Amino acid sequence: MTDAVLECRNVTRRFGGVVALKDVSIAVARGEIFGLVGPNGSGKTTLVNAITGFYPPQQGQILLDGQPINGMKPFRIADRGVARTFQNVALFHGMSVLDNILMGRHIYMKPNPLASLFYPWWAAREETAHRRKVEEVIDLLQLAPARDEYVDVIPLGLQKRVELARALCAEPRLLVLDEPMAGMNQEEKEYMVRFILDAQDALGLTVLIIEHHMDVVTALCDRVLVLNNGQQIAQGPAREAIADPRVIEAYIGKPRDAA
Ligand SMILES: Nc1ncnc2c1ncn2[C@@H]1O[C@H](COP(=O)(O)OP(=O)(O)OP(=O)(O)O)[C@@H](O)[C@H]1O
Repeated sequence: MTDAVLECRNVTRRFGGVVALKDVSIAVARGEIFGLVGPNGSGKTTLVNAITGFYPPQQGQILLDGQPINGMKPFRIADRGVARTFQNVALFHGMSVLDNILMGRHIYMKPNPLASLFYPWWAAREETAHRRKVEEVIDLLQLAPARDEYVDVIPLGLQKRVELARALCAEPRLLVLDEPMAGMNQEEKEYMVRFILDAQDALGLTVLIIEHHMDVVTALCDRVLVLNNGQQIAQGPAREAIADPRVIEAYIGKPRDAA
């Protein structure tokens, strides 16, 4: 693939005797929403953890915009432009929605005390630029009414939206969403799908998403990889891949032989 933001080539990751990923390869094109699908324990989070540096693969290569990133620490990979949300919401408790979203800008904040002392206008100009980006994302995800609320007291659907906003503020090359709809009701899921599509449209995002809800997968994803027991069992356009008989078998098992 010529314009791949992310490439995984034959990625293998073991935990002791468990082969969590075996020879998995994907290429995510710029501007694409790429889904990771598969039953529980199939290796989806392990692949995301390999890409984001939490559990580097023992074999294979991971490239971001053509540059190898395997073995790098998670913060280095974040600095290279990979932003992530987590399966279990990971917000900063005791802080407001606005302050949580502002944290997404930290990779751009390189404090220079001397410059701030002698050129205070420089620091003020930087602060304004960060605020402008944050306000753009707040508008996009319709978070203005909740901006001053503490994140601890807002509903789960809103917390997940704040986490998405924080990731968007990092202006990522690659946005990795780990089950962004987990625990949501139908209405919250529909809103979240809309917000992700709007953000992709407005910001030209490239997205890798782990998702269990098949209605969400077909509404959002251009292509998907389906994993089972750490191995690729299908890859391609979302509707085709999830209709593959091997995928149906992985989810609901083999039909019993007629007696
Ligand atoms: N840190 C770890 N230590 C040991 N085994 C692990 C670790 N992380 C994952 N595994 C194992 O690797 C396999 C794949 O797990 P993984 O969490 O990647 O699956 P998943 O598809 O994301 O599942 P789910 O949909 O339930 O989140 C499982 O057998 C799991 O027990």
